[in-house]
Amino acid sequence: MSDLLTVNGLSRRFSDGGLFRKRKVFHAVSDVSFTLKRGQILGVVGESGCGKSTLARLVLRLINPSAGQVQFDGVDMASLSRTDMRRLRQRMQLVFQDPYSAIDPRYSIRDALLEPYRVQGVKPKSTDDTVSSLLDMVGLNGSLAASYPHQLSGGQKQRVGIARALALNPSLVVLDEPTASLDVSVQAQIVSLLERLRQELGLTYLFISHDLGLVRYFCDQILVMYLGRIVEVLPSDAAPAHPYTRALLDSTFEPDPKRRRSITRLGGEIPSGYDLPPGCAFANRCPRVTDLCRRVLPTLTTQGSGHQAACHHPLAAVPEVVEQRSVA
Ligand SMILES: Nc1ncnc2c1ncn2[C@@H]1O[C@H](COP(=O)(O)OP(=O)(O)OP(=O)(O)O)[C@@H](O)[C@H]1O
Repeated sequence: MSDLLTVNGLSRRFSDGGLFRKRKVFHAVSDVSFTLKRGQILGVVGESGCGKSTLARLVLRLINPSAGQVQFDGVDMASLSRTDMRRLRQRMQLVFQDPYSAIDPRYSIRDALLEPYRVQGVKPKSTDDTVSSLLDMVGLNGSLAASYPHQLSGGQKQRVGIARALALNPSLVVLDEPTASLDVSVQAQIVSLLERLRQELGLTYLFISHDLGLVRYFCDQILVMYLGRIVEVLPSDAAPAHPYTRALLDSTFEPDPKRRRSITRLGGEIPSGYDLPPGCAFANRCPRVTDLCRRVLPTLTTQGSGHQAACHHPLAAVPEVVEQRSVA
């Protein structure tokens, strides 16, 4: 499988303050590198505020990086003119978390599905056929074309959001928490729809989620982020080597709330992105912390095949059984 997306040393800082207040710099994404192979699903997981959405926006070039490169299909996106970038956007699409705000309430479903063509200046052969085949592709009845968003359920709206993202035949789809606002039963239907579409259309996904359990089930490879940095890269069936990933996993899978070792029970304050410590950012919450962790920033080191962790004291590998994904 060839590489579709290569991200190298990507960073994004946001500045605060200015004229009358001292300028402060917030490190939202720091030195992120990864490769996504064609046809694969790469999960990006971490707690709220760890930089997942900023990473998605950087990959799609919706915002510019402070440092680093993104190569899409061998092309450095920074080298593209505005026109070439617009053309490339057809090949990389975003599905939002909130299907309610992703579709303009004044548009009929038909108009919402035709919007990507209008924006890109592309004229489909037959608009009626295009709309009905897009609805069919995501398992919706063609009669919904005349409906308006408020007449659809959350799951139906997310299906429209997915159909719209696929309208221009992209290669890469960035899914930013696409099931987070849906009921659990609807979540499962959307995940199995995404899996079917990936297989049928040969899509590549960057799947962003705060839910490590879902990511382990759905993705091939996982990036775990903490305060803007990658702390672990692991195949979805591998046991975590980083204590943070372990804590995320424990908080996800324990069904009994009394026994759940919640991530919040780790204690310790999460450092601010304005003032990151010199060593490991997880140090003051980590059960394995030593003085070395507080002083020296750990770099990603190999733990096994396709597995790296940025930890001075990684956990020993214990084989785990993960339920394999299947298409319903
Ligand atoms: N334009 C901006 N200006 C200043 N800070 C920003 C900006 N955009 C994002 N941030 C900050 O960067 C950090 C990372 O935000 P981001 O939305 O990428 O996190 P996230 O992991 O996607 O969180 P969530 O799961 O809550 O969406 C947050 O602390 C956020 O406040």
